[in-house]
This record gives sequence, structure tokens and C-alpha cells, in this order.
Amino acid sequence: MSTPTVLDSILEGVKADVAAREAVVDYAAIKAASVQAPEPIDAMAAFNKPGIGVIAEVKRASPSKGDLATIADPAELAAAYEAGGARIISVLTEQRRFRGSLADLDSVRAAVNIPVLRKDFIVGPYQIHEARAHGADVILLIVAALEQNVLASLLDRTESLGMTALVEVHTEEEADRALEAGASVVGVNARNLKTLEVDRDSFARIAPGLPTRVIRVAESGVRGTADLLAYAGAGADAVLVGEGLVTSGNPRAAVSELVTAGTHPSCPKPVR
Ligand SMILES: O=P(O)(O)OC[C@@H](O)[C@@H](O)c1c[nH]c2ccccc12
Repeated sequence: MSTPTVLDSILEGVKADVAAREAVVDYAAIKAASVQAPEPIDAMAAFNKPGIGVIAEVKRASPSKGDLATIADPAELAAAYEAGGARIISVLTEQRRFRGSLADLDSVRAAVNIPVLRKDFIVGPYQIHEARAHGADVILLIVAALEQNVLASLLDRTESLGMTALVEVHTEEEADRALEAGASVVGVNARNLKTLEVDRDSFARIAPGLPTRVIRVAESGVRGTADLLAYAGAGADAVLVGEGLVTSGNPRAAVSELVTAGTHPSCPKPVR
């Protein structure tokens, strides 16, 4: 057997944490809660607005950098992102490496009126019902973490609950798998989750091969407007930004600067 990757070790912790939560709230209960939750917000409408969308992330820590910022109040941060013009708020809920939680998701959901993305390492249907029960409108599905049949069934379940899946890839092969599973929104993560290395060119390599009906999201490594414009030039509909915003000191202004650049007439337009 090959040595475990960072992703393998994260997934192992996530599976243990899911099992612990399921011992408290069982599958039938979380499923019931997910269908009783208030209706999801239509994230496809948010993705389809003109200009480059900014998905702003509530991110406390990362495996590569450790603690990024002290986020005393995730609701306040999310409200600042919304006021700055973010189109969607992403909330990291993985606890061991990213120091996130479902409590953070709850706080953010209560604070904003735009779609909320639950960002975690989804391994099975329990977490999808859980995301919906906690008010998520969008969830992340990471192709590298899932067998093809599981990916396809989790995507179906997400959509049958009225949510949108952001299907994350890092290679052309993974992009093919995302399309094969029926993804409508594909995110190219510049960071390889197996090695944690960042390759900002991965988006430009992969995005042109996606059919025009697919929404393209560039994830990770956006430090400012120059990176946003580069991703826009390579065909991005939206960028997902975490570290650059939580470390900015003024999240509302930082989002607003990106949104302004992404809606300026000189900004390259999405391909559709
Ligand atoms: O902090 P950054 O470099 O702006 O990246 C944000 C986001 O792309 C990153 O948090 C991310 C993308 N895909 C993930 C999957 C799991 C955990 C985290 C991620």
C-alpha cells in the first residue's frame, strides 16, 4: 500500500467525527430534519448573475498554514462579506484541520440572506442531510475523495434536496469524472489536497475543456484583484476566497474590491 496522503488522513478523521455525531442524532432523525428545514435558496441563480462571483469563505485554519485568523464571530464576518457584495458564503465545517463546526454554519446561516455553502469532506449521505438540516444551500463534493458511483449518488441526493453541488477537481481526469457524474458546477482547486501544493495554472488547464453549460469556479490562492482577473481571463464564473479575506483586516472592503474588479467592464467575461 502507498503512504497515506494528507487527504487520506483528513478523511479518516472526518469519518470518525461523522460516526460520533450519528451516534447522537441518527440517520432517520437527520433525514427528517433535512426535509423539515426552510427551503434552500437557489444558488444557480446566484452563480448566473453577471460579473465574476465572489464566494467568500469563513476559514479559521488550514492544514498548510495552521491558524489563519481569530474569528470571534463568524456571523459578523459573514455579514461583512455579504455587505461587501459576496454572492455566496462558504463555511468550513471540518473540525480537526480547519477548526470549523456546524455551529459556525448555524451562525452564518442566521446572519445572511444569500446562499451558504457547507465546505467539508463529504463522505456519505449523512453529511448531506446534515448540511441541509443546518440551512446549507450548496455543498462541496470532492472528486478525489469519492468513488465514482458514490459521487454520482451524492450529487443526486444533493439535488433532490434542492441544493446545488460544487464538484471539486484538481486534474483533467477528475474533471471528466465530475462531468460523468452530472455536475453543473465544477470547482478547480488550485491546491492539490494530496500534497497541499498550490498550482494556480490548474484552472487555466482544465476550465477550457468543460462544456459551456457548466459553471466554472476557481478555488484557492486568490490574494487580490490580479488573481481574480487572471482567473476571469481563463474563463472563471466565480472565485472562492478564504485566506486572503480572513487575513485582510477589513473583510467587507476586501470582498468589495474583488467584486468591483469582477464586475468592471474591462473584466473578461465568463464563456457563456
Ligand atoms: O484560502 P484560499 O487559498 O483562498 O482557499 C479557499 C478555498 O478554495 C479552500 O479553503 C478550499 C478549496 N477546496 C477545499 C476543500 C477542502 C477544504 C478547503 C478547501
